[in-house]
Amino acid sequence: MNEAAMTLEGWYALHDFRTINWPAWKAADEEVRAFALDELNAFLQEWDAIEAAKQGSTAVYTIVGQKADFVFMHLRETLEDLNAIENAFNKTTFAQFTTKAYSYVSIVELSNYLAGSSDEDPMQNPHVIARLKPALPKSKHICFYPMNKKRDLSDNWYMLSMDDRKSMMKSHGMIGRGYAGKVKQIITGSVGLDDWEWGVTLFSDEALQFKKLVYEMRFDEVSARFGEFGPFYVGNLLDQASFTDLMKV
Ligand code: VOV
Repeated sequence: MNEAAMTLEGWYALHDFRTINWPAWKAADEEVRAFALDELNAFLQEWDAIEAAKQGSTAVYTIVGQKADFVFMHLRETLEDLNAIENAFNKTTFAQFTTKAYSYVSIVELSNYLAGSSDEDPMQNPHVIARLKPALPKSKHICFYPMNKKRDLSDNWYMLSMDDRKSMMKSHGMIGRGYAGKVKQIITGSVGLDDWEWGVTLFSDEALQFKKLVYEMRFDEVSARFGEFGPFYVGNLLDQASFTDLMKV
């Protein structure tokens, strides 16, 4: 019997990781660099305006370590919107000084594991809509990683009964609740969209809380038995001023 959890979907998500070509940037004429930064700032302003109009949301962070130098995380209504943003950005002079490091395509997802029984249409509930189409937090730090739930013969998440999955997700949710006010999670589903099953994006003003939360969850059955994890990306908030500062040669 098909016991797929019911999912609700909101905005599509694109995590666009880039590396800065520092030798090319430093070798460029000052006017070219100034023009490129103006273009970047124009995009940042445009994305702010889209967020203010509640038509999407964008978060911009540096990435610490060598996997990338920064990430644009965009949430938009359609895949076409996301495609248009990346193509418009790729055509800028600023983008000529970056290389693509990694990307992830997914969609904001909520499941019904912990939902109570009610006849209400969740898509009419403003709290649900606010979670499906969120303004991304502008916390000091971001942590992103993709993950799967195991499909091994002995440990296959997709062959468990709904009741078993519900009880494990309850325990997962309880651990998460212990981080209320410290870590905000945005879970994006990516089955059929990208190489892993979910993108996990965490936001916090204290980077250490990422370690505390992820470590604690490792002892919880749903992560301990079924979690498979991709690469972790962690970084610091960027705005127009700090991005301009970062690009100073
Ligand atoms: C800030 C902490 C936090 C909190 C409060 C929280 C709560 C919840 C709830 C209540 C629910 C279920 C209902 C829904 O909302 O969909 C989920 C769902 C999910 N989670 Fe979660 N999660 C957190 C945090 C959190 C983390 C850190 C991870 C990564 C796991 C780890 O080991 O590294 C994670 C993963 C997920 C996933 C992949 C799903 C979807 C699973 C599926 O099979 O569908 N999550 N999560």
